[in-house]
Amino acid sequence: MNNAIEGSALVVVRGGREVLHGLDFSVPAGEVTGLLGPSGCGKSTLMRAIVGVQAGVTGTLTVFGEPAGSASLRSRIGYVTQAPSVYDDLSVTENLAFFARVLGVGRDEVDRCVDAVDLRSHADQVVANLSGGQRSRASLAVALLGSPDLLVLDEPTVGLDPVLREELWGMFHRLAEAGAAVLVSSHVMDEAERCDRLLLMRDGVFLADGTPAEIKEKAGVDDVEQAFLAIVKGAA
Ligand SMILES: Nc1ncnc2c1ncn2[C@@H]1O[C@H](COP(=O)(O)OP(=O)(O)OP(=O)(O)O)[C@@H](O)[C@H]1O
Repeated sequence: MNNAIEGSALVVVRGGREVLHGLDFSVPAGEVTGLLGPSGCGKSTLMRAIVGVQAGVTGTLTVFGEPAGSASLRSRIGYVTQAPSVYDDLSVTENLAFFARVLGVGRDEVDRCVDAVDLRSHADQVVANLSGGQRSRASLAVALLGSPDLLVLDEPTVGLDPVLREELWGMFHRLAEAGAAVLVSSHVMDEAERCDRLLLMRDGVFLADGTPAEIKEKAGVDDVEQAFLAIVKGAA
């Protein structure tokens, strides 16, 4: 399998405390990988390490064979944090045009990304006047500029209605089918079934790694939330 991300013995210390405890894992290209686990387990910290903005990282972490954070990776990674990362006083189109210039991608990308997140009817509205979900989608559109090879999306569907969530998951799969590696975090286990592969995390370690079907079968249950609970109990 063609891995986009490989980590081994990955440790992260934040504020003097070890929050990721020696992770060994990989994230393949061409699939949607779900990073699932309860609030505070370390999902955002791992994503920050992958995109190269986290201090206190030891062990090995490579993205497309380069050390995470390498300058050569910048244009290949789209990253969406939990906080919207667009300017409130610019319209959706103006935000995208600005980031397109920063990234050096063509103006035609602006229209493509506005359409990809279904914000065409709000394209000329300033971001301050958008709903929370629309603002999240504007941030997502920025991450899609230039069709990155790796998308790292930190809880991208929080606060979105079911129809939009469905549409966004459809888009994640289309991007993966086109060859991108898509890493999506969530603390909501009902998103698990939408992923090709799962990394289940708790307290800075991985409890399980595999397809939703494999994880359920191994735990002997028929939903991922039950599997998570069974694995936690088994490990206790
Ligand atoms: N700036 C910081 N300094 C010290 N510790 C931090 C810092 N940010 C987060 N932590 C700690 O690191 C651990 C992992 O946090 P992280 O944000 O990665 O979790 P998460 O799984 O993404 O949670 P959520 O789903 O709530 O976003 C938590 O115990 C948190 O308290």
